[in-house]
Amino acid sequence: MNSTRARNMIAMVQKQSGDIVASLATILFVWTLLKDHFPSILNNYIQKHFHKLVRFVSPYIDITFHEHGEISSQNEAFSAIKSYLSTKASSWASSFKADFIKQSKSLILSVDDHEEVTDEFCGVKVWWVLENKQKQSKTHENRYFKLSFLRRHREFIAGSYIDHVINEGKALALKNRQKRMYSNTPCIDWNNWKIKWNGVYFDHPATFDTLAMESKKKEEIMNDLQKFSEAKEYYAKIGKAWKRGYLLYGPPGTGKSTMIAAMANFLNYDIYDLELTIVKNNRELRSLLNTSSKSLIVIEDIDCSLNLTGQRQSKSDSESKSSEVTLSGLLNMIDGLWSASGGERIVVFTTNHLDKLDPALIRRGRMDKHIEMSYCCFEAFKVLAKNYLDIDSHELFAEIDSLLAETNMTPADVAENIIPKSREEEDNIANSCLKNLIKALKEVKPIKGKEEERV
Ligand SMILES: Nc1ncnc2c1ncn2[C@@H]1O[C@H](COP(=O)(O)OP(=O)(O)OP(=O)(O)O)[C@@H](O)[C@H]1O
Ligand SMILES: [Mg+2]
Repeated sequence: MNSTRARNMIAMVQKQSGDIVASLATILFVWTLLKDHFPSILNNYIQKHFHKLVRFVSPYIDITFHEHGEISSQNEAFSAIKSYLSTKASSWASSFKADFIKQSKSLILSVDDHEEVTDEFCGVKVWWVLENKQKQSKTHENRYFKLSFLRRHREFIAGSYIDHVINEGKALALKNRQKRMYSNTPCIDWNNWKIKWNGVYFDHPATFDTLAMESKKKEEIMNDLQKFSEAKEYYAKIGKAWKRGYLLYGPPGTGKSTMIAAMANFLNYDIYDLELTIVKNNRELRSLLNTSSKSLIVIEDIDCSLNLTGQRQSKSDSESKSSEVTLSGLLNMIDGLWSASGGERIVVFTTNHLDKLDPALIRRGRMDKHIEMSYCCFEAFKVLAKNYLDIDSHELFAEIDSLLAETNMTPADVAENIIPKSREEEDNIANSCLKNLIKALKEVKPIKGKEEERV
């Protein structure tokens, strides 16, 4: 034991004012200074018995939480404690490790090794320290958190305090985690081709604020998502798996993919982008069930992905495709996804052709909410004008309003027309971009029945 540890121990023991304990600690300190002058056998003998004595009279209890253990929940507890202490470390410790989490745009401080952190919960004081014992092989670190508290608080700590730390820590870790976007990719495993999820950090800027859509519709979707994410107990009560299916349909460029990114950012979920055409068969599809909890599983352009016409699929059709995934295989996969684990899952399909999809695929219960993504209306245009030109109003808005009412232009085309293309005078940018849009809108064929309204 080095002299720093001995001093720590004295400091710790003096927290309880017992005279005997303080004296023992002083003896330990003196012992640390003198121990080199004793033969090693005597040295070990004295140390062993001294520790026993200290444990016996100490008013404190220690609990350790190891980073690596046989049970996976042990590791989870370690991570949760680490997150929890990162909030406490800022006020107490003097040495930190820093991580920059891009998405939360903040610096996360965690306790450094051997740094003591004091915490107080319901008036009870506890002390945490992160220890790091090297194993004999010296290749593995053996890190653990040691929690010390007064013996008389034992029940309170084991009951309420540890629960509080783990729950708070998990919630914090979730808030600060970096979302990922996974796609299924073929890879070689033991000389066999396999398909696996491959993830990268997800950093799409789309949010519901920047999504061009009528505000009423947008709010309805946000409420639906919010209600779903908070309904764990409700789903358990009614005996349903905690899942929800969304079908986004509409012409190209109306914001279906943008909406998916906004949903992931809103809920802080990972995205699993399932490319069905490279999945060989139903067995391979089932192997992709292992998505994490809190995830959005997305199948884009489902009508183009496969010939998903179920029993109606002719043999020659299936032979001409490289993928043998069938409609029933896909339905089983989706239904299996629900029962595979307890976490919440959202499945999103997108399509440009609602009428081409088999009703079984999109029936309520599988796809609970059908959302039409449509051409740009004036309200949606105002969101784009704010995003791209940072304006809330303009004298040309009235003309744009009436032109949008009689034409079908997608938000993607509107955005393309109002995006500043040259470095003109600041004041003129909005004006010239809006004029570009008016010109483009006039060139688009009016919607049937609205022709005569246009001069
Ligand atoms: N509703 C919208 N709100 C904001 N931006 C949009 C919207 N719709 C389209 N855009 C803009 O247009 C681009 C294309 O949109 P997006 O990829 O989301 O369309 P999509 O409906 O998924 O099209 P596709 O059917 O071809 O996949 C986006 O990068 C975005 O900049
Ligand atoms: Mg898309």
